Amino acid sequence: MSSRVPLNPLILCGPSGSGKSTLLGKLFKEFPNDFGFSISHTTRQPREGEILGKSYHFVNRDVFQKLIQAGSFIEYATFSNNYYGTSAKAVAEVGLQNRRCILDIDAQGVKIIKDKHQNLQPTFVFLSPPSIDSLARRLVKRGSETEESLRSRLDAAKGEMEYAQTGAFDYVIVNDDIEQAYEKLRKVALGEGTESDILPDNRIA
Ligand SMILES: Nc1ncnc2c1ncn2[C@@H]1O[C@H](COP(=O)(O)OP(=O)(O)OP(=O)(O)O)[C@@H](O)[C@H]1O
Repeated sequence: MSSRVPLNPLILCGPSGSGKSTLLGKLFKEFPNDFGFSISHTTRQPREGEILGKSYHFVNRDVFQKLIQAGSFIEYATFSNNYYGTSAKAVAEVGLQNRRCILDIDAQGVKIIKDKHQNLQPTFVFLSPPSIDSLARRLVKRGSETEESLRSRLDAAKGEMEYAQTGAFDYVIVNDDIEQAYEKLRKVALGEGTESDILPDNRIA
């Protein structure tokens, strides 16, 4: 399989709760040797089940700021009072294994990469929830949010969906039916391409 998979980075962006982790989990399970996750740094607290140095490099604000000053990140963003960033090293480590690097980043990071790192020639994919309402339901069901963090995630989601409306992404995938969304992501990841979905309205019904 490896020879068929393109090696330019695949950037997956989408609101928190849109299903990025769920879909990437399926992709990595089906193709354990062809893709590599760029492991981000974050200052947020680990959630239950997350593995240190595998889900994220969990660091404190002081360490994160030192890494920023050292120019270690190709992009970083703040979200819900926490930093998230992708180090150049994390991307390079995946390439060294001859795997397609997948970056799970937010719209702020996408903008930075578009501005400063077009040399990476990434493929940009936006994963959208079917609606803001369904996103809220999924986040509540996931049980990971307080009322405040839920509100800030929904606000951020509206902004990200607006950004996606500008045509910044090569592909838009709406995660309504999980299997259909996966089929599309799988095709894009393998370099086969797919038809983009139409972005839903980003207003709360
Ligand atoms: N198509 C779908 N239908 C119903 N539920 C879904 C679907 N896709 C994902 N979910 C559920 O929605 C929740 C959010 O998904 P997930 O955690 O993968 O989102 P995420 O984009 O990775 O979020 P974050 O950026 O916060 O890590 C999970 O509980 C997941 O099981």
